Amino acid sequence: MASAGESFFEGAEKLLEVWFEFDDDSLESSLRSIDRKVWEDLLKVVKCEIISRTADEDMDAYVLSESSMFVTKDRFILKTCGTTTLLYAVKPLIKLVKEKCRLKQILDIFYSRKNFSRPDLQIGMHRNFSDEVSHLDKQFRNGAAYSLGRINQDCWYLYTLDNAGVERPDQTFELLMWDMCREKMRVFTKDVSENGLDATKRSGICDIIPGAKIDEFLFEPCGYSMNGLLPGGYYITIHVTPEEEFSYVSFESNVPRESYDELVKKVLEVFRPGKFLMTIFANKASVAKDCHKEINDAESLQGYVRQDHQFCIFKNYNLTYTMYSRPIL
Ligand SMILES: C[S@@+](CC[C@H](N)C(=O)[O-])C[C@H]1O[C@@H](n2cnc3c(N)ncnc32)[C@H](O)[C@@H]1O
Repeated sequence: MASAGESFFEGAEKLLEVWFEFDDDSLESSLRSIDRKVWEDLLKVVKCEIISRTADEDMDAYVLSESSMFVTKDRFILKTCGTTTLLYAVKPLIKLVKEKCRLKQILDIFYSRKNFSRPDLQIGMHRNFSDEVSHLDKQFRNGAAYSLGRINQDCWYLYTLDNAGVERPDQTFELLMWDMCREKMRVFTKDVSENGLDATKRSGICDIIPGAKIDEFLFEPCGYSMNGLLPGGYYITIHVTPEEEFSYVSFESNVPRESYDELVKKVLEVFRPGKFLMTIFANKASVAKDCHKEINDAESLQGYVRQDHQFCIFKNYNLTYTMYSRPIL
């Protein structure tokens, strides 16, 4: 376990999404043709390992000792928490895709994370976003780095490419939550739930997006991770760090929605955070392309008050970053 110190775990994840374009449609021109052993070796560089795997027509989804990995034909997502060293895997990842598949080009890259609670406990470049950016800049031309939110409080970092990017519909919705409700978090301990499936049912996670093929894991003595697959190449992933002193939960999905209102409501009901930040990326072809307007108008949401709100227009994607907290009464 890549825990960050005796009684502390950094729940906030590093999130990498890479889109590849291949020369042809042959079997080898798919990330899914890469053997599990090769992914396991790549994950050693990151300091985490595979706990379980599930798959459907479109995607392989792995629950990791520290979060999740999703592999489709041409998209690679790696989300890791604790003191994992995710960015050390970028160079080896590209090398192995060049070796194993007929790579034409990298279409787009997204690396993002919330500011860490204990950056001092991270390893190497991950202590500091500027160092992460320098590392990525050495590998990519056209890199663009941003910081959204309050740099002296809670913020969210993003590195992407100033490229034409992905043309088919694509959207990513994330809710990063902290200062969690103590009662809600108890479900994600072995004191209350027998196993992952039990925690999925008791918590209400199973009702957030019904119909998903769920693969979940309940850690000992506490902690929970799940991946859910939906037809059409859609995923949900949820990770819970329930310890009161550093509680944190993340929800991420690429399900397309014209409005994310209902989804936000359901996730907040299940977890009741004290604070959360929400990011929505949608490209021009996505049905979610106009959802930003609705969020723009939401000064309060389910009893939460907005603290920060920013809207970014990139070459191919629009992004909303917004942060809410429960008012202190
Ligand atoms: C399940 S992972 C999920 C982290 C995720 N990024 C989040 O959103 O919180 C972390 C939780 O599992 C617990 N845990 C227990 N054993 C673990 C292990 N071997 N590796 C990682 N986490 C473990 C940690 O203490 C923490 O509560």
